[in-house]
Amino acid sequence: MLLDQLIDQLKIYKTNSDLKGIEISSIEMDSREVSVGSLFVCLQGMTVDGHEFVDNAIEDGAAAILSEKPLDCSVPVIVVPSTIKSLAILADYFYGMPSQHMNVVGITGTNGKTTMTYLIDEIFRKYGHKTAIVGTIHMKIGDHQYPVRNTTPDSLFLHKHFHQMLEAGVHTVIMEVSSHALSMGRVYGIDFNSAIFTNLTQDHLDYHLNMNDYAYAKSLLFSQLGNEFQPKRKTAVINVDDPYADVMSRATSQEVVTYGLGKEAFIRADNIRLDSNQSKFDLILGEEIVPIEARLPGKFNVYNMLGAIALAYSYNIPVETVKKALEETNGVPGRFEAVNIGQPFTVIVDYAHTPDSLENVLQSIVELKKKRVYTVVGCGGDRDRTKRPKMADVAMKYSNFVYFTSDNPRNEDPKQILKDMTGHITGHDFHVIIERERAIQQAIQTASEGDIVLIAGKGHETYQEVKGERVHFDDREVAKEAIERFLKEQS
Ligand SMILES: CC(=O)N[C@H]1[C@@H](OP(=O)(O)OP(=O)(O)OC[C@H]2O[C@@H](n3ccc(=O)[nH]c3=O)[C@H](O)[C@@H]2O)O[C@H](CO)[C@@H](O)[C@@H]1O[C@H](C)C(=O)N[C@@H](C)C(=O)N[C@H](CCC(=O)O)C(=O)O
Ligand SMILES: Nc1ncnc2c1ncn2[C@@H]1O[C@H](COP(=O)(O)OP(=O)(O)OP(=O)(O)O)[C@@H](O)[C@H]1O
Ligand SMILES: N[C@H](CCC[C@H](N)C(=O)O)C(=O)O
Ligand SMILES: [Mg+2]
Repeated sequence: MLLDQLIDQLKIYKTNSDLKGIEISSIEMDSREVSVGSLFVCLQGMTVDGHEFVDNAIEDGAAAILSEKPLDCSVPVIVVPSTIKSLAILADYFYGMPSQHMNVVGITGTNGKTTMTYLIDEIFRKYGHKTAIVGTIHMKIGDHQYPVRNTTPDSLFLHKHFHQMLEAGVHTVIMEVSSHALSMGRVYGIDFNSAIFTNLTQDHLDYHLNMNDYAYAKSLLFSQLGNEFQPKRKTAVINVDDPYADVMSRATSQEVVTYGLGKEAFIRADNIRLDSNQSKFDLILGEEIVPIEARLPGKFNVYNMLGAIALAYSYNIPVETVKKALEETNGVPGRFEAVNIGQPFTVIVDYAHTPDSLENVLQSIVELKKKRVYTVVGCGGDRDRTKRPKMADVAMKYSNFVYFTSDNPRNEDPKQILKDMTGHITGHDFHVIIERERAIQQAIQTASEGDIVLIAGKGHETYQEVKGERVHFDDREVAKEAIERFLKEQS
């Protein structure tokens, strides 16, 4: 693409160079990816300033530089007020504005995003759409899966892969939109058709100043739905039982479909019955009552299903299709996933890594009325420190015994993280075992018939991250080995 044609997409820029006749082969935001003919975009990061890598980019063949300040260099420099915004506009255009040609569903909220992407994916596939998912576990295009570094990747990655999705015949993209992504402008330029709000409880207060700042970041997804006068009509889907529902509703002038358990919700559930491996409820859709039975335990999963149903409703997908998709789903990897090889007690691996998700999952476990509850849990390093004692209190409140252990200490001392979690606890017994493998083994060795062991925090993750290195670690594998040993010792 010609540089002048590309830069013409921007309204606000300055340059002293002639941009005519320069062919751009790619747009790059990382100097290490630059090749001959690239436009290198300098981004001010949290760790380094991309402007420092201009010389490297030019050495590797960059044809032009997009910068936030004038630079003295041998290729044209285009200066803009915000490279992050310009990057999104240019990447969208460079890749043919692909998000305008597909349904893009964005899901935000503290908990339930990944689960909901899976449920909505099942529904749309049953409806006959080819789908793509972008989220914590992976990016999936049709049946192909690709690893991702972030739950919500940067705008360059997104527009580039939307193009790939469109080429592959995808009709509907279902993506998680993290608050980090919304604050850092990673989803700028995306033409969302729908935005879903799951819930808002404490997390990421290392990054956001306070809960209001966190809520504001989430609300940006709803502002980005645009206004009701656009050619494409759009819908917001909002959990009306959440105290922040109103903040999200007010951020958009598009129509809102509400879901929840109370009578004021447009899509709601009644007569909820939960057990260890499924939930049953009556879906109330106006005058219609539709019984639903799905292998997704826990009241929080009823919320996740209601959100998916509300979204499907906004696309006029028949309720029979929705029911069938939910009833056939096998659940989500690492979310309330049972490890069962015939032991006389239950072992659950779950991704709860916030006070609220841990409380939800433990409440669901307590409702199963098992003999004793053993919990293995830790908190991530380089993340919100204020959630540590709260998560420990929740674990202690609902468990007969807790094994506090490491969960991705990253660049922090695991001993200090565990001190932050447990330092305030008095009068109750618990174990601190830094090595996660040993903590899981001990919990399983201690369990007996009728008990339940919850291994929380890492879910689908297949690594333990220590000082920038990811070492293979999978709670499900470790639990299985420990159970095998337990069964051997019993026989
Ligand atoms: C704190 C944070 O979010 N950091 C994100 C940020 O990285 P950064 O600001 O540190 O980038 P940087 O290293 O300073 O680099 C600045 C610029 O210089 C460029 N550079 C850098 C080096 C070089 O040699 N040449 C070069 O050009 C970089 O490509 C970049 O353009 O931008 C990167 C690219 O988009 C992200 O991958 C990275 O996410 C890191 C890995 C991360 O861990 N983020 C977490 C907190 C996060 O975002 N989590 C949410 C989910 C949370 C949840 O919902 O639970 C997520 O969406 O993943
Ligand atoms: N609707 C919900 N409300 C509260 N807790 C939930 C809900 N859905 C799932 N959970 C709990 O939160 C954990 C994480 O769920 P999920 O991965 O779907 O959330 P997420 O929003 O994608 O998280 P992340 O921010 O890490 O991407 C689950 O393992 C479960 O314990
Ligand atoms: N998306 C979340 C995942 C946390 C998972 C937990 N295992 C941890 O490492 O804290 C984050 O990056 O904060
Ligand atoms: Mg997720």
